[in-house]
Amino acid sequence: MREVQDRASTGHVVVIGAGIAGLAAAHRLLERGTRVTVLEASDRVGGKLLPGEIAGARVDLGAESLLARRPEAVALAREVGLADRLQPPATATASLWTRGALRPMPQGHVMGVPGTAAALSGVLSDEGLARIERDAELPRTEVGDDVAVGEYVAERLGREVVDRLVDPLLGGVYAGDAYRISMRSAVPQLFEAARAHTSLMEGVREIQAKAAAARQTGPVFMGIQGGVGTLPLAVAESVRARGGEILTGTPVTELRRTPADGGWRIVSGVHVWHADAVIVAVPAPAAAALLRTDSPGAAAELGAVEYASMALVTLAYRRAEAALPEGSGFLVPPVDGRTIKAATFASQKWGWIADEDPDLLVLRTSVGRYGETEILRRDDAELVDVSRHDLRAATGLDAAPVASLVTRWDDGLPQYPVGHHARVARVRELVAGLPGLAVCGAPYDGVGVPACIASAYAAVDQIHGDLRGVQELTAHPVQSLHGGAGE
Ligand SMILES: CC1=C(CCC(=O)O)c2cc3nc(cc4[nH]c(cc5[nH]c(cc1n2)c(C)c5CCC(=O)O)c(CCC(=O)O)c4C)C(CCC(=O)O)=C3C
Repeated sequence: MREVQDRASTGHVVVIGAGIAGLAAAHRLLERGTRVTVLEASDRVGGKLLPGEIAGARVDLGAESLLARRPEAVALAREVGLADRLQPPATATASLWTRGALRPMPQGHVMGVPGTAAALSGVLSDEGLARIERDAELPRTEVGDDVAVGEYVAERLGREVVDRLVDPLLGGVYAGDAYRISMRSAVPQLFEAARAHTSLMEGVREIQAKAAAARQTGPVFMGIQGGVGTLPLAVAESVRARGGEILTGTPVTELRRTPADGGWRIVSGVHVWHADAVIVAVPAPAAAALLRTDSPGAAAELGAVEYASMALVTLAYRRAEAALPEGSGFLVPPVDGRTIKAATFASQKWGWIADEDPDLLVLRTSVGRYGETEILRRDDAELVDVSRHDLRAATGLDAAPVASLVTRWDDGLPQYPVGHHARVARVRELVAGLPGLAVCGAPYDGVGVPACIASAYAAVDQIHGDLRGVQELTAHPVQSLHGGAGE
């Protein structure tokens, strides 16, 4: 084996994984003057963020929007020079394709849970609407340590709210199933509301009042001209400009603690690195494989995290031949029995995509939910066909696309079932027992881009505490008060 890098006296951190979490961690470490090497198994940086092109126009082929209600993603974009390219969606209205028609997505909900029954007619049946009102009279529903979102909301407001509003939204966010997903991990503000209020709709109205008081009135989401997929590229460029090293095509095959010096040994094929600390920023199965030797307990917990797969079908049409309803797109409740779970009208949602080629209309559909594996076994041409079929039924769009592109995200989205927070706490506790090791990314504190970045910064803070400990120990060795063993 060849030692490709010597260990610096202090403060060399290896980050494993160059998705947005690993890159954000590297960026933050360099700001604090730490030497950084990022090792990425695949041949590119960016993970679930992937810029691409269809019919000559730039588009996102992965995540295409950043939540702007929390600061981390937008702030990172600004830090790496993308301030001028941040762009809010051109339209803030979306639809639900349910009960045979596209219907406006009701305003004022928290992950599909309404604050009032107003504006839900059409989306819900008359019985469904009547059932919602019982929320005000029903006795308290205990949530305990955690509860499935669907179970709790169905008990308070009836199954129709879950099936037609909550499930399609969670289907977008997690590609998951409302009756399995943890309310505590996936929608923490609803969990808090459920603890504080007997009536769920009262809790939702309080969340909305607080948001209004905090003047959270800017756009909920932000895009980036050229694609959200350009964010990791800009972060990587900034990491390199600050002297950080990023190596793609470098799968880590072994991660071991070196007890003699409290550091870490990282192996990729014939290459070996020695670092003071390691940040593991890869999906749960890969993290499990890396931690198997030094923390079999954490590896077992991470190995049990399940993933859902999905595919995105991007379609481009001549604008003169195609027209779409207004808005950014639509979500499809699973109970409606369609194949696609969402459609995003990309060139209506993002001004920058419309500007790429004004004669082009670009949209994308998504298929695949947790446990739904049959649909993803179909080949690309079939996924294009089912997408066109559903789009025609929903919107009347009948034209032939001039280009189509299928992007598969196998095991793309970690699932947060009931009890996920407890699993993450156990992983964190086990990892904390190994100084100089931290984990971050989508399996832990949220699957969205800002949540991934926040988990990266938390990992950096943890590592920094550990590194300071090592430096202080080296500078001021602890004097034994009892004399040594050889006395
Ligand atoms: C990861 C993630 C988050 C978490 C972000 C974070 O926590 O950081 C999130 C949040 C949300 N998504 C929301 C709404 C929608 N999501 C859609 C579609 C999709 N979301 C997806 C993922 C996510 N979604 C995916 C994989 C799709 C499939 C289509 C595609 O990938 O192209 C669509 C249909 C298409 C369109 O109209 O654009 C709508 C209307 C609202 C509610 C907004 C409100 O309050 O109004 C919220 C909070």
